[in-house]
Amino acid sequence: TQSTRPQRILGAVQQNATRGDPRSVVRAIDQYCRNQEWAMNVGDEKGCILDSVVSEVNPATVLELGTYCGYSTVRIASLLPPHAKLITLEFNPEFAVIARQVIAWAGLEDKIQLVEGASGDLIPKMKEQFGVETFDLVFLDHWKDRYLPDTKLMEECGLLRKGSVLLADNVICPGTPEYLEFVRSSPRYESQYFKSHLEYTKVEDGLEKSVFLG
Ligand SMILES: Cn1ncc2cc([C@H](O)c3cccc(CNC(=O)c4cc(-c5ccc(F)cc5)cc(O)c4O)c3)ccc21
Ligand SMILES: [Mg+2]
Repeated sequence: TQSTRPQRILGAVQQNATRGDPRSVVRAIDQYCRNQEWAMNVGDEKGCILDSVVSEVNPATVLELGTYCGYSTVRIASLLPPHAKLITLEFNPEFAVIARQVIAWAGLEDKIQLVEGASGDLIPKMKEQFGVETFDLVFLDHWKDRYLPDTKLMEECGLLRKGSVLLADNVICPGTPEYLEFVRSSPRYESQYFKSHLEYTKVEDGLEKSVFLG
């Protein structure tokens, strides 16, 4: 039977990456998606910007919206201090099955909690069910029309504190116009655009970093 793209990405990890070596997992996925078949990972160019923001924030708690195959999940978690935790939300069970195996191959199960479900349903349960106070860093990479409603929902649920950092992928391509307009015009956010390219292509894209001012 025909394999799926996420299954082929997992195969590339299992064939080319070293168990317990997160950076080799990241490298294996990038090489596969650049040379064999494109996939919607944040990729290496935007990934370097992601690395620098993670290192600067040095977060104890991270929320990722949209796991897909776990590329950015592993990339972020590999930079976290000991005892730091990353919660990643994935509604597509097929993606979740693959991402769990990619995370396991990287040896990062202890830092990462993958929760299956939709962000709109899970965000209100973060405090009671997952013992979260607030998030130091949120990486938005799920459906682009959910970035704004979920940001407002995180505010309403008291999950953001003064200084919490939101980092949003794809603000140019595919684009998140309503979200960009909101974070750039709201007095409660200080935003900065990091110009880059759509993963594995020359098409313009970028990341928007927005600090919640409380
Ligand atoms: C509610 N909820 N809660 C959790 C949750 C999780 C998911 C899934 O992880 C999921 C599934 C499908 C699509 C996405 C969003 N990603 C994209 O659509 C994307 C597209 C492109 C691109 C760019 C140019 C093209 F030509 C084609 C695709 C480049 C990119 O980097 C992307 O991130 C995310 C969905 C909703 C969820
Ligand atoms: Mg993306």
